[in-house]
Amino acid sequence: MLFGTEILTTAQMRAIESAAMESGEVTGLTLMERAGAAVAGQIRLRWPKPGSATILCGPGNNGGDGYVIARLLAQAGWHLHVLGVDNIPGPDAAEMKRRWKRIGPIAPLTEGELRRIPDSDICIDAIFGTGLTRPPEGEIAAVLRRLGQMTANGDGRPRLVTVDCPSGLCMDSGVWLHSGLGDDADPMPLNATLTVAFDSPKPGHLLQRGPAACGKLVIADIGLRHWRERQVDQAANARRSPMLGAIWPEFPVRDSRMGDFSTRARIALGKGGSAGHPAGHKYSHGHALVVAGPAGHGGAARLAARAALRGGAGLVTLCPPSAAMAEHAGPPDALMRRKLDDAGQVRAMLTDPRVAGLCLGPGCGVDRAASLLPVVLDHARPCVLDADALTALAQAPHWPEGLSDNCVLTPHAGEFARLFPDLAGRLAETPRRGPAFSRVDALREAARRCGAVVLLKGPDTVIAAPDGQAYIHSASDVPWLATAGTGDVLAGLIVGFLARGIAAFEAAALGVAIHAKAARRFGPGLIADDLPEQLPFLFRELGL
Ligand SMILES: NC(=O)C1=CN([C@@H]2O[C@H](COP(=O)(O)OP(=O)(O)OC[C@H]3O[C@@H](n4cnc5c(N)ncnc54)[C@H](O)[C@@H]3O)[C@@H](O)[C@H]2O)[C@@H](O)CC1
Ligand SMILES: Nc1ncnc2c1ncn2[C@@H]1O[C@H](COP(=O)(O)OP(=O)(O)O)[C@@H](O)[C@H]1O
Ligand SMILES: [K+]
Repeated sequence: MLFGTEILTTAQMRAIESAAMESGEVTGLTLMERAGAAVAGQIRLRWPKPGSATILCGPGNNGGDGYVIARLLAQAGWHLHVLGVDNIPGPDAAEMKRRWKRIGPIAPLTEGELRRIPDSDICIDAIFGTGLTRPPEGEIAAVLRRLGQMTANGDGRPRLVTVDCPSGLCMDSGVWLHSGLGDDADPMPLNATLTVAFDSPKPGHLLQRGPAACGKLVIADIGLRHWRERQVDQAANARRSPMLGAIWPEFPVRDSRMGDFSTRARIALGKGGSAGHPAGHKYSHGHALVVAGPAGHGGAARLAARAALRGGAGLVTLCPPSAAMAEHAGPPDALMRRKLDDAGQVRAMLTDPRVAGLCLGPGCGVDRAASLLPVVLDHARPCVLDADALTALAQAPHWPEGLSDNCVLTPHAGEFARLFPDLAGRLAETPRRGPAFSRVDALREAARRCGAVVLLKGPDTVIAAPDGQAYIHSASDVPWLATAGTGDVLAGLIVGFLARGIAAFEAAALGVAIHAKAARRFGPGLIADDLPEQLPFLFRELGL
């Protein structure tokens, strides 16, 4: 596997916690104490001077964590208002509630109470965690709406800290669960400054509304690694497969199945005959073809070709139709040009075994893409199908048949809806209960159906392989990546990696990670042309 850290669904997380507790080596109470201590520790790290905090404790174990946080912050000199539900929770949360009651009072968790108490420096949301299965209703829904209003200005006072996750967010999909009872009853999105989650990120932290709701995400170790990895080793354990990883280079490496970003990238690029291979020559570093389109539309393919070159393909040939050759006369001189007017010429080019990757789609025109597509798919050469090739693919008579697993489809949401209208339709439904259908569910199904790697672009890019392995990459910190042509650069970068011999799933993942890193490195003001130019610096920084 590539880099990053493993993402666990809420069911997997519960299974690991249960396995840990059943082993007798750790109790639920100990885990809860560690969870609460992790949150209190992060709060004290960020706000070293004791201030005032309002802690909202829900009916389950998330609420239990809240009572631990209350006790620890009180001991550290914080001034607290603790609001809780009048219920008898599970034994661990009940014990933590008792321990808090010896220190201070619990006011009712109502909207009225929240309005009555004075504003604090921070609000701590310990209402629902991974146990949320249905939309918040009634008084708790009203409390959450009030909390959303109070903290709508993420940088203002009070700051919102969420325990494990923002309450009301489905942690398997990153969407807010809606009661369907109308605007008044539906949740007001929370806008946290800090979320401290336990053991592993969940899909909801990284998908859809998750990143905006969570704010800064910290993953706290509560001593479950041993059980997580033990379950990984039990290959027969279906709950643990297939792998779902986070492409998040900033995460520390904690998983036996994952390596750190630059080591894994180095291995992947090394395997592919990178420039680091002193014995290699240009053909052993791969020859990539990038098909261009009609006159006046050449920019997209040129961006892709440039990215493939900078990404380290040994040779890149841009293939426009004869009538468009003239517009591709400029730099880079390293780029080769060869006219390509019909499917027969593609067939001839693909008889050359040194052609190790092909990019079809950017600026190509749907008709041209449709005419070339059958030959490209026939040859089953590693390829990236993007933009117009995806529109052509959706209209092809045998779709979704005919692809192989060395092919990467790179749709944005609109193209995805053309290819998989039913899956896009399910994603667009208002989620009424958890776990809601997620982008990961959709992508796994899409990849399974068509037998290729599918990469759905967006601030939360999801990549899935036909065997169900998937990655989530969050680019919510680089919104300036959403500018014309960056998708063409991504397609080119991936084809460059394919040409270097990297397998499709890893090439796609590496492409997405490096693409976003390049945007992060450049900063706001970025245009697509800037991305390939960042690559040499980035590769050097990463030691690639
Ligand atoms: N299980 C464990 O060992 C640990 C759990 N921890 C905490 O426990 C959390 C999970 O706890 P739980 O499984 O108790 O679940 P939660 O505390 O997330 O809340 C679910 C509780 O609320 C009820 N509920 C769900 N949806 C509701 C709704 N819409 N309206 C009203 N009630 C609703 C459920 O029946 C359950 O009682 C984690 O997020 C984490 O914060 C941590 O203490 C670490 C250890
Ligand atoms: N809000 C966003 N934040 C960060 N990255 C984004 C955002 N929206 C889109 N992206 C990324 O920007 C790129 C846009 O690609 P695409 O939609 O194909 O645009 P184009 O066709 O103009 O190249 C993709 O890599 C996508 O993941
Ligand atoms: K919470």
